[in-house]
Amino acid sequence: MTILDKIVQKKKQEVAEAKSKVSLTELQQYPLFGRACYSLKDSIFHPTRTGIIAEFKRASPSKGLINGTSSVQDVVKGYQNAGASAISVLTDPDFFKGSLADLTAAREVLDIPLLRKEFIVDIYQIAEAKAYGADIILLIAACLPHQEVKEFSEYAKSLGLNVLLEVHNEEELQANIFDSIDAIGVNNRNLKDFSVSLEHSYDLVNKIPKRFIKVSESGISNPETIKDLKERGFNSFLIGENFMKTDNPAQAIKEFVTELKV
Ligand SMILES: O=C(O)c1ccccc1NCC(=O)[C@H](O)[C@H](O)COP(=O)(O)O
Repeated sequence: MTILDKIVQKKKQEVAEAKSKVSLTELQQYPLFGRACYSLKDSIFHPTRTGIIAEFKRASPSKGLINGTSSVQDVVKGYQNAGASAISVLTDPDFFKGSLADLTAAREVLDIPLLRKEFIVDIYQIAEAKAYGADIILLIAACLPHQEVKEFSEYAKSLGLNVLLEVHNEEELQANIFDSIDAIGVNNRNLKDFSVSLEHSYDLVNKIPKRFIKVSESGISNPETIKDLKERGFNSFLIGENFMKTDNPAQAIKEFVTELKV
């Protein structure tokens, strides 16, 4: 069994437990459920922003503990102030030490789009994302049959959420091109063996139809890489560990963005 299989299995149990405590109808009564979402596209292409989706990531299956001390609100405020176009917050408790409470804490201090970074296997989690303050959900092609990518993305759009589809190869990309998707992310990390290579982004960028926001995800650690990815056609860059592994992620992104502008 791969780590991804284990995560998906655990996720299904977690969703069943959550549903037994709070119904979908009850989630729809949460105060944040009815709010209007920020547009990912507007923020990615905003002239004063960088296209970076900066991630709050305490731990990961590939690296173990990355940062056990930084406060979610301090970090995401720093990311926003440095020019991030959107913020990603991991909500998985078991493998990434995240939570829905982190998501809402981030929402409270942000006025840019917020991604619930999660392994979505059930539409319940999409309603949860909205109810806890997200503007964007992630659908991972490796975790879902394409009919569910279509159904889940259409449900998310009906709630006003932005949808980021994550792919790792051409097969996943071609099987999942739907109008209800806003952005396509190429994950440079192989979620089965954790190897990271930017070649995945290079290979797929020209195969993504023009109407989608193009995001390169994982393993980005210097501004030169962003300049190169931009020249190749990417609009956005998901970065977590490079900032979170430092003592001061907010300062780390500030210095990164200063170098990016040179
Ligand atoms: O990061 C992992 O080890 C990981 C393992 C299994 C599934 C997903 C995983 N990460 C999720 C991500 O996609 C990254 O957090 C995100 O793209 C940022 O990557 P990085 O900048 O390399 O932290």
